[in-house]
Amino acid sequence: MSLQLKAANPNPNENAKKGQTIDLGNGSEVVYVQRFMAYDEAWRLFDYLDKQIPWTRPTIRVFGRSCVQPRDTCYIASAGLPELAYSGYQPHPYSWDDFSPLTEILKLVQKVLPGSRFNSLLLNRYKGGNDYVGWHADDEKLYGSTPEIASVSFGCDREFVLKKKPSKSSGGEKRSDGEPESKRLKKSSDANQHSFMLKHGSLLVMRGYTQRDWIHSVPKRAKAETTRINLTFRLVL
Ligand SMILES: O=C(O)CCC(=O)C(=O)O
Ligand SMILES: [Fe+2]
Repeated sequence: MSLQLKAANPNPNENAKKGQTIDLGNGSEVVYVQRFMAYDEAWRLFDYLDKQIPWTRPTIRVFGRSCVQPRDTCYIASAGLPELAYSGYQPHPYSWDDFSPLTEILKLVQKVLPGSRFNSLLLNRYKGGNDYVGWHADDEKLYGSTPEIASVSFGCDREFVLKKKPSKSSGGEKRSDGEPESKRLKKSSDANQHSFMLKHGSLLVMRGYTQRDWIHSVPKRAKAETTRINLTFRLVL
């Protein structure tokens, strides 16, 4: 965890409910609300999602190779939106109307983020620690240049890692003359990587230029034995 994060609010209880904002710099920002949803309510929703969502595990293409996506997925979108495609896969868009609890969750997200709008939802189910999502940015054109993505997590706690993309201009990090290399590396890794343990019932929001300048992943974790379900709300323009 970064120093900024610890310093954001001296009262951890207040942080858990109201959320903490992490300024990633250059117009990128992340907000984490650990207790976004009541614990029991979140378990009720987990059971619903686990049983009622038409999960699939599609074949996708990564670096020209076909492979089975290492997690289950489902896509919900409002009618009439341009179709989403990623890794050579075009998910069938299900309707919000058939899954009313999803609309309830969306309403709660919009209550916490007044002024934000979302019209599509990508669901992921990780059936244990071998399931994961590799490094990527959600920078598809249909989301525009500064997408806001609201991510709600249920079930098993999993680590979510954000890593700065290497800067295009000067072949990497800025020089810091006169400092020992060990210190320099430490400093750059603190600022260029942030990790969050995404808790059951939590909300994580990525906004600004986060998708342009950063990549994120949920790595494999041998110790994560149980299922995690994650919902990412997005706005297709
Ligand atoms: O499961 C998560 O927390 C992240 C999922 C994700 O990055 C995505 O669906 O694009
Ligand atoms: Fe993502």
